[in-house]
Order: sequence, then structure tokens, then C-alpha cells
Amino acid sequence: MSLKDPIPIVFAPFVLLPGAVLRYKVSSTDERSFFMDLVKRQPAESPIHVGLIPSVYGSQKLQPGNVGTYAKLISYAASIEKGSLTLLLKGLQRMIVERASSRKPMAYVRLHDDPKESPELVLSGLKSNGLMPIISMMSQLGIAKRLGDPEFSPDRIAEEFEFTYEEKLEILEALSFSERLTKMISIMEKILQVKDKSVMRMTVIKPPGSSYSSRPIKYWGGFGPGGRDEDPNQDLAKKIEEARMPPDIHKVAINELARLNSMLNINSEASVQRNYLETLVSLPWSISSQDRININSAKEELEKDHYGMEKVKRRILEYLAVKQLTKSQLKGPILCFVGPPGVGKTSVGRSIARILGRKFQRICLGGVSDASDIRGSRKTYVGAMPGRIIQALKYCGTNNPVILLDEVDKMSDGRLHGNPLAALLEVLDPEQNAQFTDHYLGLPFDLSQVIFIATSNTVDTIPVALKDRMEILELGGYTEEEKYHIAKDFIIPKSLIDHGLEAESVMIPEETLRFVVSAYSREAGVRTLERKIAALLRDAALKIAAMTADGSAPLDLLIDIETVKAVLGGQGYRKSDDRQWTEGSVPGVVVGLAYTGIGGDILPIEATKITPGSGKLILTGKLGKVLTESAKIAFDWLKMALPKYQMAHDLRRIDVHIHLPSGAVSKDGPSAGIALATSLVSLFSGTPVLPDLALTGELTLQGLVLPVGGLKEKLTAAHRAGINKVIVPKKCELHFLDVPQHLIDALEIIPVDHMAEVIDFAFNGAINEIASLVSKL
Ligand SMILES: Nc1ncnc2c1ncn2[C@@H]1O[C@H](COP(=O)(O)OP(=O)(O)OP(=O)(O)O)[C@@H](O)[C@H]1O
Repeated sequence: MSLKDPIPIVFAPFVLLPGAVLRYKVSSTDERSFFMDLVKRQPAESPIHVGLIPSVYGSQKLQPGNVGTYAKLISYAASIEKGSLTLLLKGLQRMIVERASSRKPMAYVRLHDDPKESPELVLSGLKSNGLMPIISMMSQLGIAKRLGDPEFSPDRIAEEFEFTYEEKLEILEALSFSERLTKMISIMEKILQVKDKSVMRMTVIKPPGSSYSSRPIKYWGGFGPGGRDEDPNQDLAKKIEEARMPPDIHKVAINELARLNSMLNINSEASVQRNYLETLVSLPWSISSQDRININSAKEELEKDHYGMEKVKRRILEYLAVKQLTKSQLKGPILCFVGPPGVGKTSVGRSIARILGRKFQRICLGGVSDASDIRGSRKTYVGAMPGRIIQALKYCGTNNPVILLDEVDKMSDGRLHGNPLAALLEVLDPEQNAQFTDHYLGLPFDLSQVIFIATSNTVDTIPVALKDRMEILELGGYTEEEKYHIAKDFIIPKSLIDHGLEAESVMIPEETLRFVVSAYSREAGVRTLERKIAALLRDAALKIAAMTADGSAPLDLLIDIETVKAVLGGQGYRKSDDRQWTEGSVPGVVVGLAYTGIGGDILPIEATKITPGSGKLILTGKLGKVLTESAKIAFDWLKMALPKYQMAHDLRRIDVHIHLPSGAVSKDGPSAGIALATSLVSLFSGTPVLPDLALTGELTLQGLVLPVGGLKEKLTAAHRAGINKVIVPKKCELHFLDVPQHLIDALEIIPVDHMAEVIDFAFNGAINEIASLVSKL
């Protein structure tokens, strides 16, 4: 059948037989622009056909009678950066050039239809022609029986046995089936004469100086042992065997590999499938590290890594001891370290892994809002990936690492894309996690040997369902004294090594270090301190390097307070900043104590009266709901208390404004209750509170003082701010166990049960006298 219109002709340095699919990279600029032009001009929905005329050594002139392949462009990939164009072509039919078109390179062609010939007839013809020996050879190779296969064709055999360019050309140019078969058989005969059959020719033609490079891809999906020697999936088959998968998983992997083999290698589905199999084989299905627990050396290691944290260290040792005795049989509780940033939660987790000789992985859950982050997304989705748990296992290469789930409290509830919390609960549930099924894998992976440890900044924000499964261990913020020791014994030695400095070459006197701690580290943890020390040592390294640049012997370098100020600047926090709140000279001003996720801080409160008013309570300073309620409680308590303290005021004619400075910082929580009430008493009595006093405690309407959290952090913050008297709820007694002795020694701590005791102490017993004076006015 002659085609009406001329078709574009490509002189190809290879033979594409009908039925074969071939990818080749066009590297000449002319060819590239020719194809790009073609693609651009063709309407999107209509297929692009080209005529391929094999031409390696010959001229590139079109002659009537040239035999070529009518082919379809299946797809192409252009890389703009690399300037490359890769085409995927499928041979459809033989074609014969009728004449060249005036437009170049185009030609009028005739498509060649094979006359119908029955393979059986051809075979019997071959037999009678005395080709029996070849037929028997072919039958040994399993080819002869395919003669009866309707799919059989010499074109296939040519591809399958990787005929050379010339051999394929012979096959292409043989226009009748029997001619083709005869050619094929004689070529096969030559091939089979090669003694070692495994040295089957693999030559893919690479013509000298050609602008093409080509690589056969896969022919007629699934047919025969085609492309054995270049099988890109062979490595996968090997990896599957080496992956030590459980039998069930192994079976699935083999099936999935068969699916991959049946796909055209270039299509995107195949690459998805390949990635999937790569993930399967890279997982540590049965690779575990050997635990080595020795409680005595574990204790030493814990001491070596961290200062203080006595309770946590003890609990970790107990945990390890149980693990040692039960040989991992016991499904231990999941430990959850709770504390402000930089107090060593992550580094304690790392120590546990090191002590056990296990791998360590950290997964940050902050901001995770999608269940697929935990459990993966189905592999059929675009960009599908396994979840973070499976990725962590893949990364560390063992199935029993210590996995630290960081910031479990910061997972969002993810109503939009499935609840990540539910997925996490499944991961942590010892009843279920031996069969944890990641959606991407679609297969169960045993997580029961993994040690999970969680961290969170505060207890309250951990979802209840999660809290139920974990044992909470609190790591409080550090006092200045503790920070000093951590800096001296842990941070500085580590940082010296990091900066290539000898311990002896840098002198940091105690006075300097204490100054750095008190002036530049206001946080609960030690991360900023670590950074500041690093800055000082960088500066020292520079000075020492300059001193020794001319070969002179290094001198010892002293880092004194002046150096610190010069290097770290005047930005440090100074105690005097807080004096304005703590000196106790203004009625209505008191200091509360706050505890946030990042540690303790003082919470100044100022109250003032506005006249004329209408009995309103005005609150400013970005207060949260609970804190607002506390202020209302304090105000209402005051209304009841006024007569009792003989402070006669007509509240209907004034407004009261309470402000908590640092107005841009959100504040919340019930623990400012007694401080708020005290500021109102101070305001209405006109009496300032004692200097250097701070208060913390929740207030009820009846004036009872209820316990509050974060005592250690609050006392630390108070001490840092130069406060020396702190009123606290008596019911906090248990919390005192966590407060370091040096703080208890340094502060006067006044435990109270009732607001009356607060007033008695805060105003040094003066309130009644003054109040009565006021009332007499
Ligand atoms: N008690 C301690 N003794 C020695 N070093 C400590 C101690 N506490 C913290 N560090 C050091 O402080 C740095 C910060 O600790 P880490 O990263 O473990 O904090 P974190 O509590 O996990 O913080 P985040 O919640 O922000 O992740 C680490 O280098 C750690 O070694």
C-alpha cells in the first residue's frame, strides 16, 4: 500500500525490525532540531511516523527500492541542559521507498505487507530442502516449536539472538517470509557454530563516527530469553535472593519482579516498579545488630556523656537491666523524654543506642500532618514513598535500631489526610507492630525489635492516647550552676576538639565561664551556650593560627571577660534589666513566674486604676484564655477581699487595667493567679510588695493556692533574675525533689496554702495598717 503523503526519513545507524522497540539518543544538532521540529509541528493527538533507512556505511541518498522500517515515535525525552534528545521508536512494518520528495528529508513510500505464509508449510518446505540439521539445532534451542506459534517471526529471533547490523539488514531486506526464515536459519547456523553458546553475540551496532547511540530495549514483551546478557533487572533478581527476606515476602518480590519484566523498561510504570523493588531489597528484613549490654559499663558511659540527670540515668539503667535479663523478650515501655529544647533529650537517646551497640535514627514529627508521613503512600500514587519509619530502617540497615521520635507533641491532627496519630499508635503498639504495614510496601514489616523513644517539649501537649503508652521522664531546664558544669566538663572539651585546639593552649578561667553562662545563656537548655562557646573558640583558633603563622611556638591564650564582651558583643542578657520589676517600689507591680516549653522566666505584672471608669477589667499583653480567666478570678477575689482588708473602694467608678509586659509574647496558664491578686492588693492598698520577691501559684475564688508545674525552671529563672524570695504553693512539695540543692540554699522559699499567707508575707505584715489608713481617708 502506497502512502499518499511523503513521510520524514531518518538514516539510521541501526536496523529496527518490525515489532521491535528501540531507544536511541540523537546527539547531532541537525538531527535533534529535525525531530524537535517534527514534534512541534505535529498535532498533539496524532502519532508521529517516520521511515528509518539503515545506513551505517553507505550514502545517505534515497534510492527508489530502498528497504526500511516504517516506525512510530512512541515517546521522546529532551534534556535542555544536556542538549540531548532520546527517542523511543517502535518498528511497525517494512517499507519500500518509491521516490524522494522535493522536501528534504522526505520520501513517498510503500508499506510492505507480508504475503500470508503458514509457518508449518514453511517448516515442511525446509525439511524437504534438507535443512534438517538446522531444524534440530533450532529445536534444541526451543525455537523450532515456536514455528507453530502465531507470534513467531524471524524478526523476533533476530532481535532475540542479537543479530549484527548486517545480519539484521539481511533479514529486513528479505521481503518474503520463507526468504526471511531461510536467512535467519543460516545466520543461526553460524551463531551456533560458535562453540560456547554463552558467548552469544551481544553487539549492538555502534557505527564509526555516528551521531547515534542506540540500545535495544525489550522486544515483544515477555517473549523468550531476550536480551539476557543486558537484562537490567538481573541485578534485582540477585538482590532479591540476597535480601534475606521472610519466605512470604520473597514470594511477593519474585512476583513483582516478574511484573517488572513484563513491562516496557522505559515507561514510567516500570521505573515506579523498579524503585519499589529496590526499596524492598534494601530493607533490613532480617539484619539485626547484636545487643551488648553490660550494666556496669553502661553506667560509666551515661556518666561520660551527660552531667546530672540522675533520675533519667537511673531509669535508663533499669530499662537496660530489664532488657538484659529478659533478653529483649519483654515489651518494655516506650520512654518519652520531656523537657525544653537543648536539655539533652536527643543526646540521651543517642547514648542509649551506643550503649546497646544499636544503630540510631531520629525522626522529627514536628509538623507532620499526614498519615502517609508515617505509613507511606500507595505505590500507585505519583511520587509515592515509604513512610518515615520504613525510610529510617532502610537508612540504618538494621531491623532493631533505636528510633527517636522527636517532638511527638507537635504532630498536627491531620484531619485532612488521615490521622498521623493513629498511624503512630500502630507503630508503637507491641500487639500490632510486628505486622506493621506501610502502604507503599503493601507488606508487613516486623517493628517489634525496634526501640522507640519519644521526645516532647511539654507533657500537656502530648495527645492522651499517646501518653497512655509511654513512660514520661522529665528533663528539666538547667540552673546556672549546672550549665557551668556542663560547659566546663562537656561542651568545652568537645568544642576544643571540634576547633582543632589543644586543651592546654586556651585558658578559660572560672570567672569568665560563669560570666558567659549568666550573661549569654538565658535559655533552659544549653544549645545557645554551646554556640556562644563555639564562637569564643573560633576566635581563639583564629588568634592562635595568626600567632603561629610565622612558625613561632604557640602561646597560651587567655579568654577573659573583656574578650567575651568583645567577641559576643553587648547583646547578652544583663541582670540589671530585671531590676525595674523586682525592686519593689511601685504599687501594683509584682513579679510572677512563667514556665514555657523553652524554660522558665520571670513574668512581670503591672496593674493600674483608671478613673473615672465603670468597673471594667482591662487585660493586655497577649494573654491566653486560661490566663485571662485567672485575671478575672483574681479581680473577683479582690472584690470579696476588699472589705476584709478594710480597703474601701467603689469599684463601680473605676476601671482596672492589668498589663503583662513583653506584650508581643503570648502567655497562658493558671499559675499567675496569686501574682495577679497580689498586684491588685498592692494597687488598691498603695503598698509596694517586698523587693526581690516573686510568686507562683494558681488561685481559686476562695483564695486557695493550688500547685503549679515547672517549679525547677521557675526557681532557676527567679534566681537568675536576682530574686531571693519566692512564694510557692505548699502542695508543690513533691516537686521540690527535682529542685537542685544549691537553688534551695540560695532562695528563701515560702510555701503557702492560702492567699492570706501570701499577703502577709508579700507586704511584710504591713497591709492591714496601711489598708486601715486608706479606709480612714
Ligand atoms: N546534661 C548534659 N550533659 C552534657 N551535655 C549536655 C547535657 N544536656 C545537653 N547537653 C548537650 O547539649 C546539646 C543539645 O542537646 P540535645 O540536642 O540532646 O537537646 P534536645 O533536648 O534533644 O533538644 P531539642 O528538643 O531541641 O531536640 C547536645 O550537644 C548535648 O550533648
